[in-house]
Amino acid sequence: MRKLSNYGVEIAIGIVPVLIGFFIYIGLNVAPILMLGILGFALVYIARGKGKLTASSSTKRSAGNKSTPLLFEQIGGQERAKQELIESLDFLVKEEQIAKLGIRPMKGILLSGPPGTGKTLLARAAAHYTDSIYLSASGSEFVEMYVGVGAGRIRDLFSEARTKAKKAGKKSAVIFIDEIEVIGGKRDGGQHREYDQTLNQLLTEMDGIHPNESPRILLIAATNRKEMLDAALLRPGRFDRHIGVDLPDKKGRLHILNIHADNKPMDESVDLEKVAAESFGFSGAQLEAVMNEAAIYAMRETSATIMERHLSMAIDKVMMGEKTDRETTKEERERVALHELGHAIMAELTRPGSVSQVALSPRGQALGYVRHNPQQDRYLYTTQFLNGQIMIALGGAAAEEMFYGGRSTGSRGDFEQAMNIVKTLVESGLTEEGIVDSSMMTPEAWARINRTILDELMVQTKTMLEQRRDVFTSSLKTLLKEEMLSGDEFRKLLVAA
Ligand SMILES: Nc1ncnc2c1ncn2[C@@H]1O[C@H](COP(=O)(O)OP(=O)(O)OP(=O)(O)O)[C@@H](O)[C@H]1O
Ligand SMILES: [Zn+2]
Repeated sequence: MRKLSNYGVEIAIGIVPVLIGFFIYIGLNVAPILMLGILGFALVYIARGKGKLTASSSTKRSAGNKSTPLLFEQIGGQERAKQELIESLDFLVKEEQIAKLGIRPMKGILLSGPPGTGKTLLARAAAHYTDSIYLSASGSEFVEMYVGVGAGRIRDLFSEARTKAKKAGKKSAVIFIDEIEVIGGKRDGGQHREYDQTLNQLLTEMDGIHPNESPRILLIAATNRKEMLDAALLRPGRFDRHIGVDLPDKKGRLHILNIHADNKPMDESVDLEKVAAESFGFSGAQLEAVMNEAAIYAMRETSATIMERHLSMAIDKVMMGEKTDRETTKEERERVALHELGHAIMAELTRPGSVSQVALSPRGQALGYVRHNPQQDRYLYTTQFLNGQIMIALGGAAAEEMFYGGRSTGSRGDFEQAMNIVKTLVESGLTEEGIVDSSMMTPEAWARINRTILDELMVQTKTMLEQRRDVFTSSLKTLLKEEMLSGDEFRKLLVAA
């Protein structure tokens, strides 16, 4: 372990496995007695029915390093989100002015954005910035089999915040609720009664927050499914500040990489800017994982410093999963090779120069993959670009149809990806239907629109691939033998055919 930490690898000792081991041991030795005990306990539990439970049910609070103070400077990128959050918090501090102007005080801040983008970090920094105590919980902790328990836990959470802040002599408390959509999802006519009670309790607590009470409560919630939230939560006077927390752009990624490189022996030759360019689309959590994996690769090679190749292996691993040595048959390998070549050819045809590698080695869930050169960060997508992306995704299945007359389960992820792009097209009003309210669309309507668009692009994809049959034949041989084609090698074969 000391060796690991020299490389800056973070080590956590799992209390859970230790406990499990302990219980298995006990269970085997005193199983009969234990069974009786559990039975008795269960009877008492059932007899008490709903109502407040004891210590075991109290909401778990994050502990350990999660509760150490965190500064906004320690969060990479997210400049706009940080600024908006600080503005809101400053607002909180200027009590007098707010009272004078008769401004309705703010109660809740909603952070929304993809997983791992630093929403929790922002909430912790907010607590530190306002010199508040910090309590955190996750929406899923409030979901219980017994009616009323979730609501009780919400009540406990708020009263715990008040008592803890008083005890610590703080003027305010930040309550952070992650995955708020679990309790705050849209209410759909009595189906989820238990969730309803929990949500109602949360709304009641929010309505009970007063600007001049002491300690002051500030509620921060996070979600990556904002569209799922019940309107009651988003109403003025509830979560009325919405801050979007997006995936970091290149500058943000570099900042995050630098933060996580701080405690690691980086080789002088390493250019983190290049890593930032190659990790397009990565979240902060994934970038943190890249740095950690790179350190592990360095240790495996007993290298004193983390080198560029360790980082590039780490990017591959985080992007596509660990290399596996799954047994594959010759037929399977050939099929996968043709499938990947289908993707690669379409990629080169729609975005020349974009393929950086075609590989035939099992990795994570995939048996092969095409690696693309880093793209520029983009914020605007044209219809043409998105159609191209769909055709690249369809290229795998199209190739299988060409050579085998049918598809395989290997294209599942591809279709999912293609349908996600269709969704973007529809929501941006880029389809023939023009501007439609996609939130009102029935599953049947989605299926129809997916079929129309994908069928049409599939035909185009197949036509384009048919014209390059020769490329398949010439590349297949090398790919099966070498298991790898570099982007340049592949382009040579493409031009030659
Ligand atoms: N902007 C960032 N700067 C530095 N590190 C980051 C950043 N974003 C994420 N991380 C790293 O990823 C980890 C997870 O981030 P965090 O828990 O804040 O994400 P989240 O948005 O709350 O995710 P989720 O929605 O999954 O709860 C952090 O502990 C940190 O190591
Ligand atoms: Zn595929």
